[in-house]
Amino acid sequence: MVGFENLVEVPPMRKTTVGYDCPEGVDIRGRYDAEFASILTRDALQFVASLQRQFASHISYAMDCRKEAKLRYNRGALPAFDPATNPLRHADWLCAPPPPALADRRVEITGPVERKMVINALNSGAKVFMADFEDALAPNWENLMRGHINLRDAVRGTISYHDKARNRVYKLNEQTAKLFVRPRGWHLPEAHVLIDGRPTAGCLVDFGLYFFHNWSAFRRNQGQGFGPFFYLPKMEHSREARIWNNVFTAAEKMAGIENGSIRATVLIETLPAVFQMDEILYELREHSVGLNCGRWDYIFSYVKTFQAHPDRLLPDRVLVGMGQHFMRSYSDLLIRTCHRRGVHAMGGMAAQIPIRDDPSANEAALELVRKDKLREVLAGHDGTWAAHPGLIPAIAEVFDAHMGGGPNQIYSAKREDAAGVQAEDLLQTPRGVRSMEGLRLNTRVGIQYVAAWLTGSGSVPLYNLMEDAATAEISRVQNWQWLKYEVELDGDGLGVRVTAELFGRVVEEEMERIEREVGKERFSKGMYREACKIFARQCTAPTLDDFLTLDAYNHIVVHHPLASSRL
Ligand SMILES: CC(=O)SCCNC(=O)CCNC(=O)[C@H](O)C(C)(C)COP(=O)(O)OP(=O)(O)OC[C@H]1O[C@@H](n2cnc3c(N)ncnc32)[C@H](O)[C@@H]1OP(=O)(O)O
Ligand SMILES: O=CC(=O)O
Ligand SMILES: [Mg+2]
Repeated sequence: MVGFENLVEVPPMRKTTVGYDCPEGVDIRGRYDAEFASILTRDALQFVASLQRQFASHISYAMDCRKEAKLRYNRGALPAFDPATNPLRHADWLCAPPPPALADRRVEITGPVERKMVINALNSGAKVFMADFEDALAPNWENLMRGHINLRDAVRGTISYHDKARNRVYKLNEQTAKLFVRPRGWHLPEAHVLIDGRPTAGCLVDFGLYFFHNWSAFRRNQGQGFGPFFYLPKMEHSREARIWNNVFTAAEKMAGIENGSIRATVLIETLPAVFQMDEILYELREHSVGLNCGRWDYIFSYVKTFQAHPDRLLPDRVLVGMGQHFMRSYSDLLIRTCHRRGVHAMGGMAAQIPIRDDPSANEAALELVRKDKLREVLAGHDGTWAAHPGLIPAIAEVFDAHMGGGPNQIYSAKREDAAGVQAEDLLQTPRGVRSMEGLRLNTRVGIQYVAAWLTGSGSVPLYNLMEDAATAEISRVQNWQWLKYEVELDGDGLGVRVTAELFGRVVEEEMERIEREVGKERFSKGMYREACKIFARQCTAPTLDDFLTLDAYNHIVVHHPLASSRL
């Protein structure tokens, strides 16, 4: 079984759960709420339990394989193309053709499953909205349950929201974006849903509840006979894609819909996965609608994979962009791989967001986004991500102008030249300097992000950029790496080394700066001190924690005892 019990303390099993109508072996430890009960129905829970019972051992095995791979990398091995799957990479085969509803995905907006944002995103003019249970969401019980309610209402077209402060009512437009849902990664537990006494895989809760309640309405209202549609995060190997494929097949069987109804885009956002793109597409070939360059987690994964390789240290986070050779090679190979297999190659997220109070800074930010999107469309990407509705017109303009009039570039941008991308290209160490300001910024951003996450916000604007779990991970692991190897900060001309003592001073000073910036009141009411403890502990840990959010998750689990579950 999945070893999530190590991560969250699970009190002894109870025989029954007051409030929720649970099937045998299912126990809900989250707060009772009558609205939540309309999601946590007996049948829906039975479906989630059947997925968990069917797939927990497969997930557990896949997580063990991740650990083994980590050991190999830590002993000096490098990620590489698998010789055993060479024939598969060289053979000619195609994924199922994209469903008509998804031919054109040139701009996709993303955001957490928060009610107003769901409506705004669906109305934003983007072709797709990716509703996020992952990088952009702090998965506390309230966020999760409300997220499912919001998605159910969105799929049925009945979602509305009354902003009382502004006396504004939000409703869906006639024309809306197509909805994708991103469940959490395999590694995250859902500690409020116990099955047979153990926390459930978070992604199976996210997928199972959403699929159970929405497959039918989605196919009618959104998917033109196909769907539901998903984004799949943070995979490291095609064996993990096989599990998703089997989950999809099991769900289709339960619903009595044809194989290949469900479609999913896999984020290539770990370094090992870039060597597995054909294999991942092959596993999901009946269910695939392409791959996406999840650039922020990818950078995080580069550091994580090379945590024991002091010759592959990253420069300042702001210098690790898509212009670096390893990033460009990854995007080129992803496009070539997808188009060869007949599916979309999606671009990623530029971190800039609109800057309301400074027109010239706003224009500069927009220009950076335009440049990033121009690079993507000229490289052959079929669409890209937008973090904010205010960016959509500029992004759409770039893609409209360079897509040659078609809905995508699958058959017009084959990128055969990228067949020559080699392992060395994908692994090349990024160039640039390391600076004290880089260390300070990582610290300031990391602490503020964790503070936001602990209080329920999984994506936040910080210093005019979008920050989420993936971008914050880069700050954390970069600090860890610099501390571990006591790197010299060569960007300042001072030659200072990053020691525990220096870091301690930086943390103190950055906490003072955060307090000045957010104000005393917000600082004392927020969770900055707790966040600082979590972040600093992780940066200085002798062994790198696999994920920032795993430790932080323990701080947002609230187990409701039997007697108070109706409060
Ligand atoms: C690495 C990755 O995984 S990227 C994907 C995951 N990350 C994300 O999805 C981040 C998505 N973006 C966001 O969460 C937000 O844009 C933030 C946090 C970056 C900025 O949020 P804010 O500062 O609140 O934005 P701002 O105040 O400018 O919002 C203006 C309006 O746009 C709306 N808005 C902003 N971003 C979004 C969005 N992504 N989707 C829908 N609506 C949005 C707001 O709801 C607000 O609506 P209103 O005028 O009706 O009240
Ligand atoms: O999920 C996207 C990323 O960049 O990470
Ligand atoms: Mg990501």
